[in-house]
Amino acid sequence: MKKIQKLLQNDHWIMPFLRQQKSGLFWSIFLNFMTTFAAGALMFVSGFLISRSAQHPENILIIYVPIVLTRAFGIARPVFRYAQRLVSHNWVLRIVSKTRRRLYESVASTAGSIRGRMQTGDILSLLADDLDRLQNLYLRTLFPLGAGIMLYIFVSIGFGVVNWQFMLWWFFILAVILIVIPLLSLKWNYNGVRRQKALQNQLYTEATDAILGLQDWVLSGRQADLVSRQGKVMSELANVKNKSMKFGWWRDFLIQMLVLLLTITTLIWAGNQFANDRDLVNYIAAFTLAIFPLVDSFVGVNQGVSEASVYEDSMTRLNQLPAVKKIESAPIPKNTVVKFDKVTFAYADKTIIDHLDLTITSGEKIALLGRSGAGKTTILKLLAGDINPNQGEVTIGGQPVSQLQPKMSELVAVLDQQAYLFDSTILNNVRMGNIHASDDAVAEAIKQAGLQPLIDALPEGYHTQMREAGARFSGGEQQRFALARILLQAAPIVVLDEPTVSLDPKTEHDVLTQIFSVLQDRTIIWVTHHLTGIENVDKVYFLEAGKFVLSGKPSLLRDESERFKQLLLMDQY
Ligand SMILES: Nc1ncnc2c1ncn2[C@@H]1O[C@H](COP(=O)(O)OP(=O)(O)OP(=O)(O)O)[C@@H](O)[C@H]1O
Repeated sequence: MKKIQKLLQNDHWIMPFLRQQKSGLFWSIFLNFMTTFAAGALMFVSGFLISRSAQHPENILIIYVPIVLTRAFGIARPVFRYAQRLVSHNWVLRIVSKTRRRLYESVASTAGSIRGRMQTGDILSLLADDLDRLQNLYLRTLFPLGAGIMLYIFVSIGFGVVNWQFMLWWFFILAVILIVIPLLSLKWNYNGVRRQKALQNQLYTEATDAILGLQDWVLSGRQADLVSRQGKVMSELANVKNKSMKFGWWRDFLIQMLVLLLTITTLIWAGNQFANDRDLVNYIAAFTLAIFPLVDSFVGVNQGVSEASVYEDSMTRLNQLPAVKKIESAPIPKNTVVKFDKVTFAYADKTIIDHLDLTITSGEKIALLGRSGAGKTTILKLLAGDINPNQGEVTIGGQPVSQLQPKMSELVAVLDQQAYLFDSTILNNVRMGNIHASDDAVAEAIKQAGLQPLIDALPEGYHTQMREAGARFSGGEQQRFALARILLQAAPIVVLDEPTVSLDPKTEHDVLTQIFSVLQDRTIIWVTHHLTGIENVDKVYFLEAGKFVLSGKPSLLRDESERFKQLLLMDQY
């Protein structure tokens, strides 16, 4: 409980919105209270009316007031309920939309760093479940608890006016329903609910893994293993849920028994209290019937409280998310000179880039070489501003890349090993490079990427569906579609991250030639292990131990550098 209190104090997700929307909160709780009050009063007055009518009153006017009150409370209850629904839904939807937007902004703006700390399954769980759970903490647990306690005090005082001993009894039973059982169910259900959440997260992670690696499972003939792995987690999850449900049934059964006890004792008490008086006897049914709507409003609190450990987990995770980075966006620079100025970058204590200097002029084409793990991708991430140098600075046109981040897609386009193509038409897929491009502009980009013969051979031409992940086309064709996207994107700097690695030598050569010919007026930074097509670049940089140990024009290096000659020789095997 202390943990939850501490979490609520440190919650910077929902609390700030609650403070902003105080009046909605007040009206929501007040109308909740009034709905239950009207329901209780309706039963109370109806009980009295039925009893009094059974005494055959001599004149209708004698029961006129209870009749009017029954009508009034009968109308008031649905009216209050409707108003409460309107106010609370309006209030909840506002909070949901604001917090959800903030969550997406937080995940998007810090995607690079989040990916380092969380698995995809965790992120999915965060996006899919955590915010809903946090709303539930407030809506299903804390607010009903607040309204319930208000009602509890109100009713107890009401009884106290008639009989203080019976008030204590009511106080005791309701305290058991509203405080003792929720606390016990929190304690007993704590581990089960936590386990349920952990398994749900595991399921997300494993499902992500299974989908991303589906081809490898199938190729290795281990589909059955995949299904049984998922099946194990699912059946454990089902077991845990089952136990939790059974626990809930027993808990609700206990509460119903307590309500029964309360009803019987109220009946006996009211019988003793009022039976001897012809007028007061009518209150026996009134008090007894009024119990049901009141107790109904308390019962839901238990379910909410018993899930508090899930809320705790979701809340911790949400509050640990980095704050949304508000970046002052610098204007797009006129020139696009890329400069790494004595840049050092380390993952934990492992230095990857060490006081690196690099200048790439506008329109220059360079190749970054180096062994696997040398830090080539790290250089690209530093360029895109996804990670920040520990020392030194990366600039484009003199502006630090951290300030250019919101406009990065206007400056830098990326063609990597496997561009993602969506299950939509060719036109739609290529238009992703620039959603404002006309059909003619898209067709021109497709033509420049060397795809016209392919399109002409397709019965549906530009409107051919690509199927999931572009499965309709070969690897080389997919890369050409991605190239067409980049042509539309019109960013002055293009990063090529081994775009031809999975292609056969002939296709690799053709695609590279196409790329360098259509992107001749743009800056190209090409990360590669292969030296095929290396003559297309102006300068080669070889990265080792965080520094460039070799750099220069490929034609010169071919003559002068023994190391480069060795690399060329190795590449032929
Ligand atoms: N998020 C990370 N946390 C810790 N270490 C990392 C992280 N990302 C990369 N590294 C390490 O940094 C080093 C450089 O990685 P990088 O991906 O830049 O290499 P690379 O030259 O692009 O390799 P490859 O050619 O195999 O793609 C590697 O040793 C890698 O293990």
